[in-house]
Amino acid sequence: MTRLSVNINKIATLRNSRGGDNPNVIKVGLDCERFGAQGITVHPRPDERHIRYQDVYDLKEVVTTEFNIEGNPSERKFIDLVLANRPDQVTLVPDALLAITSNAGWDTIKNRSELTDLIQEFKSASIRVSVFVDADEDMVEGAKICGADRIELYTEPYAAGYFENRQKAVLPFIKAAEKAREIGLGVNAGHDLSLDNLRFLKQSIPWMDEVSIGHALIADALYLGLENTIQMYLRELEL
Ligand SMILES: CC(=O)[C@@H](O)[C@H](O)COP(=O)(O)O
Ligand SMILES: NCC(=O)COP(=O)(O)O
Repeated sequence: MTRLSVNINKIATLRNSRGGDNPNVIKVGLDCERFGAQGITVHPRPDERHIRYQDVYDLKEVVTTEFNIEGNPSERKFIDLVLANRPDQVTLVPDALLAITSNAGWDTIKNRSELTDLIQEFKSASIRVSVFVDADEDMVEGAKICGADRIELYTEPYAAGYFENRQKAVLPFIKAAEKAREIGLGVNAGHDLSLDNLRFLKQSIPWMDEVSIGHALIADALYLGLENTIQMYLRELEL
């Protein structure tokens, strides 16, 4: 079974644009769960332009499905936030400060020493650790050497190549996911997944543990409604 974790960053972006509390991030998170989401993902950034640190504390109190906190552990305040909240999973993402969104996976070979220490620290607190990587078998092996439990495949290149040649676009992802399975790593995937490209990814890598989806799902919900949209994404994950 591949779980659907809904990334609610975009709800926070909308709320922050007016400075009030509409839409309410906590209510939307709970509604996502009520509508069938099997997890909630948040990706706080140091400038708190989307999810705020306080949102993470508030969500931790109420989320009953899998809680996944993503982010760059380069700042101690992110590490402390995760340790204070003890989510089910932390996903380490090497996002640059000024980047609009995440745009690459880790070089798990160059950053081996730093990642190994961090992963150890999170695992000592019983938090599962997933490492965001490009679809590159060497990076997958590197994640294993660092002690990760899972990888999250950065699927933007798959999504970008999907309409031109989906077989070609998915091939490196199948190879990376096969490598992960062979060496005992769980497989998550995320970034730019949508109702267009999700089913084919699932058919190509049926052993995926989890997909985290935000941007397209929230955009679809504007037209289709949140409950209906979540149900539609869940159906794409059924083989
Ligand atoms: C790791 C990843 O690909 C997502 O977390 C992405 O960064 C979504 O975050 P935003 O919606 O804030 O861009
Ligand atoms: N880890 C990926 C994620 O949480 C959502 O990415 P996107 O669907 O907003 O591109």
